[in-house]
Amino acid sequence: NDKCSLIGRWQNDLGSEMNITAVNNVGKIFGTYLTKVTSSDKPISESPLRGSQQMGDQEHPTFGFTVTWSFSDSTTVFVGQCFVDDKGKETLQTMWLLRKKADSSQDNWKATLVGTNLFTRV
Ligand SMILES: CC(=O)N1C(=O)N[C@@H]2[C@H](CCCCC(=O)O)SC[C@@H]21
Repeated sequence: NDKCSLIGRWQNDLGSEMNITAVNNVGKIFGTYLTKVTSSDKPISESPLRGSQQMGDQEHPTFGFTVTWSFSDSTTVFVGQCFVDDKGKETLQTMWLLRKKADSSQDNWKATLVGTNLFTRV
């Protein structure tokens, strides 16, 4: 049974890098995220990520985590699952919601972006 551990360094097609430093015995995820892209005009810096994964099925666990961006007032949540292909290559198939800070509730309608993203090990 090929386990799919989230621990380690991952990258996506945008060039963003994620480093999952720990998953504790109850599935809490700890790490950092260095995005390669941003819609804010501030300089990009490493940001903390926190979340949890299912600990039942260790083979292809589902997970979710939040990145609280350290350089902008926005937040992104990721949800997804870890898969291993027949060659043992691990991938994280995810969807994300980026909530940008709206100046007023009138701007609320345009404040959430959604996307899909694939991570592979660095
Ligand atoms: C995985 C993926 O698609 N993304 C990624 O790696 N970086 C961008 C966004 C970065 C937001 C930075 C903070 C801001 O711009 O306010 S989160 C979704 C997207």
